[in-house]
Amino acid sequence: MSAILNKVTIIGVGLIGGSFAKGIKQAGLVEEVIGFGHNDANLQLAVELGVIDSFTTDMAEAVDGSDLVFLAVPLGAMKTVLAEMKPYLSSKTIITDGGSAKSSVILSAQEVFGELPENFVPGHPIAGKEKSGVAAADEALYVNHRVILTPTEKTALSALAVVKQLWLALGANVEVMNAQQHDEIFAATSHLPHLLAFALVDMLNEHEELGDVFKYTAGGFRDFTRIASSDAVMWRDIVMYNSTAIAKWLKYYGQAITELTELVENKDAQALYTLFDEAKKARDKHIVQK
Ligand SMILES: NC(=O)C1=CN([C@@H]2O[C@H](COP(=O)(O)OP(=O)(O)OC[C@H]3O[C@@H](n4cnc5c(N)ncnc54)[C@H](O)[C@@H]3O)[C@@H](O)[C@H]2O)C=CC1
Ligand SMILES: O=C(O)C(=O)Cc1ccc(O)cc1
Repeated sequence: MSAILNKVTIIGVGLIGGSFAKGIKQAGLVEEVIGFGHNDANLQLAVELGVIDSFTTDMAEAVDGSDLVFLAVPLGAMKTVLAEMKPYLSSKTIITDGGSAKSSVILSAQEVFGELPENFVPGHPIAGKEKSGVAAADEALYVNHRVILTPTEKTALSALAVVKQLWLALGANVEVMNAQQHDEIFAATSHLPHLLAFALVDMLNEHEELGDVFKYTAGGFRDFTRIASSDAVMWRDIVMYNSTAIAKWLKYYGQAITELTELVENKDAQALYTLFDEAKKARDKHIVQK
């Protein structure tokens, strides 16, 4: 594929930014990928792993002449980096991101720039893993995964088209929706299960009477709790920036647990069977085995 962009800047060269960078570099979509961060050793490793071509800790150098800036920092750092780059950004530079919640990033952009930039294309790849950091970056991370773009009413169609083209070239399936709908859906399908996994591991860990309980876990526990090994900063920030929707779905889940507890205490075999069977049928129908 021939290059469609000259310079792409990655702000936050970890799993998500690193995988995006490596993918677009290997696909030949860009002449030069520069990484920005605060940790020289991490950025040097990114160069050695072929994730980026070069790095800088100077924001002016990072965004100067850049065609596209990809923000891949924890949600709590999005506003800071937007404010840091603002003085050096050209109005032509496309700004996009990979944050797990979208309304908060849009609000940050609005606050930093005064009005939403035309070249701002908020996004979220629905692909990742419990490992963070550039060492886990993988150019194939996004293949056959969905990427949700949540353009604002100000987003230019031309900017949306460029961002879409990059994700498609990385093998992703791109879908467009509004940010509020995005945040509601992913509170239910992603944020809630991560919190449940953290809570389960934490609860068992604190019940000392169970002794060395993790020694006695089987595959089911492993499957259910893999995501409890995810990064604490990232997940703290997701909760901080999508708390309303997450709290709502946690409460629904709490009600479901209360109802289930009653069925268990009452040994209601018929109701338990129906609940398990309906869940199994729904999962078997909708979740394709990999
Ligand atoms: N890990 C996952 O599975 C997924 C994560 N996301 C989102 O992608 C974003 C990045 O997540 P990961 O790549 O997993 O995290 P990561 O921890 O692997 O990478 C984040 C990078 O940002 C850097 N960073 C933090 N604050 C910074 C600042 N103020 N300025 C410059 N660099 C800074 C860190 O040093 C690190 O290199 C988050 O917003 C997360 O919600 C989205 C989809 C999946
Ligand atoms: O590890 C997993 O299976 C995930 O679900 C990764 C993930 C984490 C956060 C996102 O916003 C999207 C994907």
